[in-house]
Amino acid sequence: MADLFDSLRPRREVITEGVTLLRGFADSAQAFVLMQQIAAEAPFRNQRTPGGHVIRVATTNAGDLGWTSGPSGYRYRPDDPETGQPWPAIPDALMDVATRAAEAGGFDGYRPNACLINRYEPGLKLGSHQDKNERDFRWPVVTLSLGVPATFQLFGSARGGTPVNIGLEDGDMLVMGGAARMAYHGVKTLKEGQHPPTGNKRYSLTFRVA
Ligand SMILES: O=C(O)CCC(=O)C(=O)O
Ligand SMILES: [Fe+2]
Repeated sequence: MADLFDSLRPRREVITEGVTLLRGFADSAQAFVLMQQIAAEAPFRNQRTPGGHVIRVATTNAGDLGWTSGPSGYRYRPDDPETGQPWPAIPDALMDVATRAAEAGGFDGYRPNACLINRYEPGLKLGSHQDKNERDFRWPVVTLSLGVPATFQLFGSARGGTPVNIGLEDGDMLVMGGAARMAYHGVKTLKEGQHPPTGNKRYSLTFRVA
């Protein structure tokens, strides 16, 4: 439920150098429909880490390249290993909102070629990590959040320590680039919640130049 202070929170907030939060920037209802179309072609799946552990946050991809994980490591590939088909294209409306978000975060001319989609269920989290499988770190990673709110943790140059906690809600976008491009980050355990279109789940669409 929206609280009294929502109207006092800035819609665009620079969290730290290179990190900009854009509250309610995306049309989340439209993004959810487009995401479901992607998932109809390339279903969510639980990948395994290179060490063989199941990654409980389910994933799929859109774009020329998709992020995959398995015995041979982490890599971007043009085809879905489950189907052998190319990943679905990034829909125009999502490409457009990613480009506009990057611009609002200070990065003009952003044309991501990969969109990793994560699906979180209650009790699932994403441990602290760096996004470092991309080829050009001059471009930011741009995230669109859908559904149940979550706490994004921005650590910095070390995996641990005291993070900056950023609340991400339905339709919020986060731009992470520049000085923060290689910052360690994660997502805290998703709490039980209900968001009518997504039920008890949270989705994140992370756009990358891979
Ligand atoms: O779910 C999020 O907001 C962050 C996802 C993320 O860091 C990743 O997929 O690399
Ligand atoms: Fe990440």
